[in-house]
Amino acid sequence: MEQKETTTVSVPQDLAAPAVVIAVDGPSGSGKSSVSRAVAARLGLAYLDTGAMYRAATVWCTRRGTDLSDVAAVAADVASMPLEMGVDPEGPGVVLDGQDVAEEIRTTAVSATVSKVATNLEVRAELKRRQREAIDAERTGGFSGGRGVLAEGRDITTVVAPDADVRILLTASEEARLRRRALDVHGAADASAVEATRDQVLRRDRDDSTVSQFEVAADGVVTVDSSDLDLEQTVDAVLAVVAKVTGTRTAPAPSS
Ligand SMILES: Nc1ncnc2c1ncn2[C@@H]1O[C@H](COP(=O)(O)OP(=O)(O)OP(=O)(O)O)[C@@H](O)[C@H]1O
Ligand SMILES: Nc1ccn([C@H]2C[C@H](O)[C@@H](COP(=O)(O)O)O2)c(=O)n1
Repeated sequence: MEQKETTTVSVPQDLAAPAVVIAVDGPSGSGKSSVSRAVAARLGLAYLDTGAMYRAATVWCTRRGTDLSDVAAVAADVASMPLEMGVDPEGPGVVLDGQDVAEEIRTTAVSATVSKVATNLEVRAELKRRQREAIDAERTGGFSGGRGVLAEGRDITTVVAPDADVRILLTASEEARLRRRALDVHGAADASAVEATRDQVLRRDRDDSTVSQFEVAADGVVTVDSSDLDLEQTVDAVLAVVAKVTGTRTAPAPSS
């Protein structure tokens, strides 16, 4: 009797698994960007920095000479903003009208004015639409090849992706956040450097929290407090939450 040849194809668990979506929110200086980039890189996920989109919108409106308090004019500018967001966690580019603005969006001038744009409800609706589109692209392909995406900001766990597989609120004490930002901006964390950072951290959070809820975890959102952790410990704490919720779906990405 003729023997039939059979071939067994083994598919690695992490490739066979459905895409994972991780949402991270938190106040300024809590470590969202640094921690999220590291976590996304470790898991082979795309990384979406939604704060960078609000910052790019601020640069766009400012370049066009638009008064940032003119709600309708700002909304019209943002509706036609030619923005391409890179989602590689090792180097997420921000390209505005064909020009790399990754550095420009981090200037003190942008940090000082971005809340005017971020509290514009029409702008929020437009950027939410673009953010959902970017997340959906990663569910089936995109940069991650369908592994998934980590998106971070202020309203990702509650508004943009309330259906995310993992939802985390990353917090840190006011003191820790001021110290971190002072070190970033002034290279020191003495009293005067901390004082000079208050506007960028506390006033901005106060303004931003009028339109988003990122100070207290919503139902089903896990809080990770990084006040007494260093960066690597915080990355590990977030990875532990992700592993607990998703199990083998988020095995580390194969190293290249
Ligand atoms: N757990 C930590 N311990 C010490 N420093 C940290 C920790 N997490 C982040 N940092 C540092 O704090 C600074 C601010 O972090 P990061 O920019 O990631 O915060 P953020 O929450 O994204 O802030 P923002 O919303 O204002 O952009 C960075 O220099 C980062 O390296
Ligand atoms: N989902 C988001 C992301 C950001 N913002 C606002 C809050 C900040 O003032 C600004 C820049 O964010 P950062 O780069 O500092 O994280 O954008 C928001 O309202 N919603």
